[in-house]
Amino acid sequence: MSVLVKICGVSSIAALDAAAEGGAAWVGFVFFPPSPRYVDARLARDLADYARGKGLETVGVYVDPDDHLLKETAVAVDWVQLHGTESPERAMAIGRTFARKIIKAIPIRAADDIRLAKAYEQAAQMILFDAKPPPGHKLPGGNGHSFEWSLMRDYRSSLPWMLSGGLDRDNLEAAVAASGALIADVSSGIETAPGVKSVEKITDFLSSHAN
Ligand SMILES: O=C(O)c1ccccc1N[C@@H]1O[C@H](COP(=O)(O)O)[C@@H](O)[C@H]1O
Repeated sequence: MSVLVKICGVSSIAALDAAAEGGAAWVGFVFFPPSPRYVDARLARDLADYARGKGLETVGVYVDPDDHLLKETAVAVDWVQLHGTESPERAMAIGRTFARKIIKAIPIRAADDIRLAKAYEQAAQMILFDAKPPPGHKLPGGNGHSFEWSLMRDYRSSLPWMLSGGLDRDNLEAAVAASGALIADVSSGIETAPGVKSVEKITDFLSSHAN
């Protein structure tokens, strides 16, 4: 089975070209300063304009953002991905205030963690299930950690959902088969070093099991 793909943590035109040519549906820009994938508002606007011209939808990745950051950056993207501890009320307020579609990231370690997604059914338009980082880790995502994919096997929701966390070209097929995911999100698995996207790895990922 093939999947739709979001290529996340993009900061170069070369990576956007590889994503578009390989058939990705979304590209993501990280607006979290501690991340090696951080892009500022001006670069994000330029990259997002280019991405739209290539037919890609754009996603801004945030961790508990304030309204100032959102005002500066959300204008550049079609979707706001919330990767922090945003409540359903806060997620809904962001969607309404900035007129953007919301992806809420839900961190998963065990089966019980999946239940939190239900609380966001009115506030978000898509759910992203990512591996819960180890305690004390400085990034809530983009760590290349996977969770037990089969936990998603019986998950049903009115919202579309993405599988994320530690995906790469070698495990995408197994992850999709075990989880039943229709959408996959990848960041560190298509890099040569933290924050350095590889055109070759993006192309390989997209040709391995996507589209
Ligand atoms: O990529 C980052 O640096 C990042 C920072 C803060 C929040 C989320 C971040 N990335 C997201 O993490 C997942 C999984 O990434 P990976 O494939 O395991 O590296 C993905 O949704 C990214 O959008």
